[in-house]
Amino acid sequence: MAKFLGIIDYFRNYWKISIFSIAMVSLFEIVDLFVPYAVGQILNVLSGQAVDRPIQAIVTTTSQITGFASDKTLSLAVLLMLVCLISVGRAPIQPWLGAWFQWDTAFRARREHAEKALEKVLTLPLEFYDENNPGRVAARVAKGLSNYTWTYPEITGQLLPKFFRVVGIFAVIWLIDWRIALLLLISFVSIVGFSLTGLKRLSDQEARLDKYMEDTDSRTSEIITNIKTVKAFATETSELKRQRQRLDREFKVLDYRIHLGYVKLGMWERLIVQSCVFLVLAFTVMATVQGKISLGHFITTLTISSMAYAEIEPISQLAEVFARRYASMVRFHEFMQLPVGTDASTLTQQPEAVPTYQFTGKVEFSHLTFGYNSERPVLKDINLLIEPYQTIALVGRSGSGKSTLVKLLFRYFEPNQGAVLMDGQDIRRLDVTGYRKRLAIVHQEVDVFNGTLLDNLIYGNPNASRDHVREACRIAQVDEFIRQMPMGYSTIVGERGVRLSGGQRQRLGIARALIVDPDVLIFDEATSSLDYESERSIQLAMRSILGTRTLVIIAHRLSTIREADKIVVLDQGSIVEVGSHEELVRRGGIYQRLHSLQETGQLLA
Ligand SMILES: Nc1ncnc2c1ncn2[C@@H]1O[C@H](COP(=O)(O)OP(=O)(O)OP(=O)(O)O)[C@@H](O)[C@H]1O
Repeated sequence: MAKFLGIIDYFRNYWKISIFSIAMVSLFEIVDLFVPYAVGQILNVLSGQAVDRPIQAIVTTTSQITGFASDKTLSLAVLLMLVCLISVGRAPIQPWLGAWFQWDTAFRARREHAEKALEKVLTLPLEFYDENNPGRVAARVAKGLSNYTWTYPEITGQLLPKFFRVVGIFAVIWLIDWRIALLLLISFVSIVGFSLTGLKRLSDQEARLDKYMEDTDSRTSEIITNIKTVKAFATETSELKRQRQRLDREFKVLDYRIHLGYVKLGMWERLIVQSCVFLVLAFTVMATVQGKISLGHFITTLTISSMAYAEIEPISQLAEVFARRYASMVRFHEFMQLPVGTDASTLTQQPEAVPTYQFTGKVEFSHLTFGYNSERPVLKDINLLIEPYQTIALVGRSGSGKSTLVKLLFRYFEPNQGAVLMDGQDIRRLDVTGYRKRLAIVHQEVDVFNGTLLDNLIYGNPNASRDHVREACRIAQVDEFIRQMPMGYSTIVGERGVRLSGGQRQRLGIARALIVDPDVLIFDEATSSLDYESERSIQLAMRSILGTRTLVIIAHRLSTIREADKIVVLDQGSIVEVGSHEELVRRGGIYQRLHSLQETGQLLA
């Protein structure tokens, strides 16, 4: 029930218009029942039987107003006028009530929730993306949104009004003969109960199918993202085989459980409906023969009860479609309920409310302990002071915790113990958006967005002046390859920067970080894709920024960090050595061993 309410909550902002449109469409569906009723009355007039009292009252009033005699002709004229008014008069209004409001609401809700889903994507903590790949997340959001959009008009414009129409039919028959109405009611309750039980079972299978489909989509998306690796390792056949197994698994659930289930459900529903139609026919004939109901009522009862049974099929089809989509709507709802990260306020606050900080760049890690899983600390009691404008290098074996330290500096994660201080203030007390705007990082893999080179360069600072951009490009040696590009700064780089080489992407990343003019600049293996010559020339150029801001450099190639003021060696999450290059080489510890290995290619004991 909570899940169902969660789904309804999607349309919370539109409840007034929803109730209005459902009520109006239902009213029209009920008013429509007057036509078979009037036909029955016409038959009574033609066969010389009396018409019902309300109709007779209308005929008498018409006679008084117009002066025509209250006879057979006037009765027929009045009945025909009423039929015309209801069937022709409502024709131009119905599409507006039946279609416009339903789709308008569905599209408005889609716009609202597509935006909210994007907000969610932007504010979920990084851990979420460690466990869920882009294909899985995108598929869940897209499927959920489209299912809500298609389902709403079907439920509010068709399923509910049809349900109310059946209630109206029941009321009309009750007025004619309560026993027939009771028979109708019992048959309806049994059919609906039977269908709902079947649909519940099938909806569980749908949820299973959705999960399987997400797994398949997620792997397909991974294959596309990693297509170069797939081709390089010639694993196309094994990827295809694995996906084929997944598709087979999906097919079995889809065909043998779900589809077969719906067919069986439909078979039983039809059998029950036809038996009920027959019973109502038999009852009505008996009632007419016994003189309990008139010939007109006999026709009316048969016509509208068959109308009621005729509604069963579309109602069950709509319920079936709803059941098919229910699971993905629930999954979308669950996605929207996921807890957001600490930086969620970024989207809710007004740009002018974001404080503008200016730091000297004094960074302190104080008794910092952290683990992705709190039982297994990745960083243990880290104490490190980085003075303003200092350049410090973090080195250590792979997995020693260097990148994690930087993630904590960016406040992607909260420490389990201790704190990160910027200019003496705990960063948890600072506004996370304003704080992050004063940092910049260049990763080993530089993310590039589809667009021009310039768009990518000014991504973090769209208001940067031309001169500022040029200067950053000069330092990062981007200007060198921009000159060779056909359209210069306006060259389109392609999705994920596929039209750039690895080294060019890294240089772009360095320039992009410099354009932000940060107080603390972090290089996470930022020159690893560069050839020795490019790396060396960037190092020379970068000398111009040494001492202008705090620099944190994570490097495996120790040759790149000799000039750092301080080299910090991490091992298994702890700081084991701190000093300048010469000091650490002299000390003969881990750094000395790593250094010798790189210089001579030999591992010291
Ligand atoms: N998102 C994560 N979830 C769980 N564990 C993680 C996550 N990221 C890193 N780790 C683990 O934390 C430890 C430190 O990883 P980290 O990336 O900080 O090391 P590193 O020194 O930067 O390594 P490298 O030099 O190879 O980049 C490793 O054992 C790693 O497996």
